[in-house]
Amino acid sequence: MDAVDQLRVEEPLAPSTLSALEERARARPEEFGRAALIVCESLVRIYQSEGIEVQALQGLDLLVEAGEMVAVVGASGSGKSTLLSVLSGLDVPTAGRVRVGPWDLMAMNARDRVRYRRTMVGFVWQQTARNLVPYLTAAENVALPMALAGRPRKQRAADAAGLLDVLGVGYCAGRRPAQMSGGEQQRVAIATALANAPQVLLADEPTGELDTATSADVLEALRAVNRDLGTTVVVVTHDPGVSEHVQRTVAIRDGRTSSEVLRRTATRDDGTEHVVAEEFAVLDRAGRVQLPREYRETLDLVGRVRLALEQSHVEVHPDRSAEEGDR
Ligand SMILES: Nc1ncnc2c1ncn2[C@@H]1O[C@H](COP(=O)(O)OP(=O)(O)OP(=O)(O)O)[C@@H](O)[C@H]1O
Repeated sequence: MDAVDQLRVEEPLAPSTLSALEERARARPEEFGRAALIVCESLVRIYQSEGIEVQALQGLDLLVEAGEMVAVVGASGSGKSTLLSVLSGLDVPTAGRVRVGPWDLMAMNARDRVRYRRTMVGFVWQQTARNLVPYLTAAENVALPMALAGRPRKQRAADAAGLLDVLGVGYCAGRRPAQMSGGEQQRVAIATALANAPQVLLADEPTGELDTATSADVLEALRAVNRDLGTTVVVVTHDPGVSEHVQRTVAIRDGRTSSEVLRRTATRDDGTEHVVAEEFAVLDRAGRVQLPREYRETLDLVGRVRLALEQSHVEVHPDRSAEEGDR
């Protein structure tokens, strides 16, 4: 009898332990982000271009709750647009899991994809020309997706007028895109994206072609949509100033979520309120965290670091063992 068999004979599992183990084996592990509206888990998107492989998303995790407004920021090439293309149903990731509401975006066929894009999500792109049909008026642009969804003509006109009013551009109803300013066009584009009352509004650099003041107006319009209509909004931008307009800003670095800024209202001792913005690093599903480059450079953290578990925090120390060995 070898050691393992001896152990089995001498220490049989108590029935209670056995049933607990069986129960644990039967229970499915809790699904990541079960309660979230948008779930991206370990998303990978690899592009092949002229024989070269580009990893646009490298294991990105992101959860967005229903009713949230989230800004996604990051340097050029960090993977923001790729993420939005995936969420809009235009692109399929190479690996990982992505769910929006009841829709599993990895498993949709072409028909599902059309239905998903028509009913679940609305989009606003940076180029105003991509958002609106140039020879239709603002009201006709907003009514167009309603017609595609089969809404009766009379109702379309009333609903389009209502949406333009919500976005503060009711006065543009009879104008074509060329007769409106960039900011007005983007507000009409938001109204058009909301035509079929999607649960999620996706906006890719919606202020990219606008000046600072107009950009702020358009971001405020998105915030109003989120607050008043309850639409979940994900807005991608490389303008870090966007975090002043949203409660949650997620930064993407090298195809992964790296940090988040959360804004909340706090009350001072004298009772007055002020906004506090706190930056957090993001711990991914595998427990990885990206240390900001400034921290790494200041302490010369390269290759290996020492971790120390303290009662309330974890310390990261440079590895000085090589230098100590020299002494
Ligand atoms: N269709 C494609 N074919 C090949 N490579 C691509 C394709 N689309 C994106 N990439 C590459 O994937 C990476 C991420 O691109 P993406 O457009 O998602 O970044 P981004 O953060 O939106 O950048 P920007 O702010 O400049 O729009 C980049 O290196 C880009 O060159």
